[in-house]
Amino acid sequence: MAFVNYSLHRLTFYQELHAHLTGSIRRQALHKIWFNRRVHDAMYTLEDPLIAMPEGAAVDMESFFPLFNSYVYKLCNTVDTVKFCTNSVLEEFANDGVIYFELRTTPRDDKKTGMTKEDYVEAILDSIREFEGGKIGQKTGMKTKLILSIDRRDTDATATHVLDLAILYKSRGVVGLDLAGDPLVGDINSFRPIFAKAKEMGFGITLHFAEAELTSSDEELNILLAFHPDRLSHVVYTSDVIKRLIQRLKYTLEMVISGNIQTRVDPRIRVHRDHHFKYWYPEKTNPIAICTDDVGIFNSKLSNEYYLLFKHFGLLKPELFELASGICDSIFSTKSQKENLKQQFEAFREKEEIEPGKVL
Ligand SMILES: CNc1ncnc2c1ncn2[C@@H]1O[C@H](COP(=O)(O)O)[C@@H](O)[C@H]1O
Repeated sequence: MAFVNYSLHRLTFYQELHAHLTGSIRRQALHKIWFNRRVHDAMYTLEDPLIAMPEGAAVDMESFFPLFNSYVYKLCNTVDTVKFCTNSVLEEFANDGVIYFELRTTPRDDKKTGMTKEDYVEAILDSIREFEGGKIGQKTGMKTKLILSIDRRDTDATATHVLDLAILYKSRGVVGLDLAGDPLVGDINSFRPIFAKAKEMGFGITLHFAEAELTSSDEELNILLAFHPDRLSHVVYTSDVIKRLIQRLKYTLEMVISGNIQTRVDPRIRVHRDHHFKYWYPEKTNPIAICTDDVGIFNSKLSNEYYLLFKHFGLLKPELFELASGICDSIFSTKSQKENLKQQFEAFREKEEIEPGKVL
């Protein structure tokens, strides 16, 4: 095994701002649910996730999105399974060194089991509360907030319901609204008033942005920018005009390195070094949040994503530190939470003797 000098790149802690709950569930956790069902029902026909979704199997933008509807949602479709999966995801991120976590998910119901969207969101919020009070939560101190996703294929009524749920559960830790889903699907035009209202209500706005070439014309991207986002994710297909706008408005960019490569989001990105991080990072115009997106599928933890920046882009610890600590003001949580995170990073900087402002 190659020698890896962790002291060159390993930070003690991280902030994860872009992780989809269902995409973050490990196959092993899904397998446990499947096994339990199989034990109680010999006629249970759904295939074992370890076989249906083998680790390392190629997944592209066409095969990625159907995975959820046609498979994972059928396994994770009761309050108990949602809680079990949420807990397993929280454990993994906390154990990886994440101290602040914004988890996102699309509210979902299941007619067969009777789970409502309210049940679903409550199950996740209950799991977060229980996790924070439990052993690993106490030991690691990880704080978790929830972002609700509107799927691009949603009807206006469904999307409005997502906002209603966000408002209903705001006091319990819902901090933002996201636009996600297959970038080739749906008409986003009509969502504008929903995001406008969310903004008015004090929610943070994050949008999947320029993830597919076909839906990344300047016209479409300008519609999305009119939603007044705070953060943009992926940001793959941007013209110079849009890029300059993004730089001027200083949106935080949620960048996904492994996921973009594995889904072959852009034929120009074949290996890590091709990733558009290389264009955005040196300009230092926008805060960049390094994110995992769907660790259950892409199998690359947040600490590993930082390691990849070290390995493929030559970023050393002070630069990685500047990236990780540079997004404290980009979180959707309170001012005091931001201050708390800044203090933790500052303490780390002192302990590690990283010179302030050395890299920027
Ligand atoms: C690869 N890049 C991506 N681009 C866009 N949307 C994505 C995504 N990865 C995941 N999702 C969105 O998250 C849902 C699964 O988690 P939740 O059920 O919401 O927890 C997917 O159905 C998709 O809508």
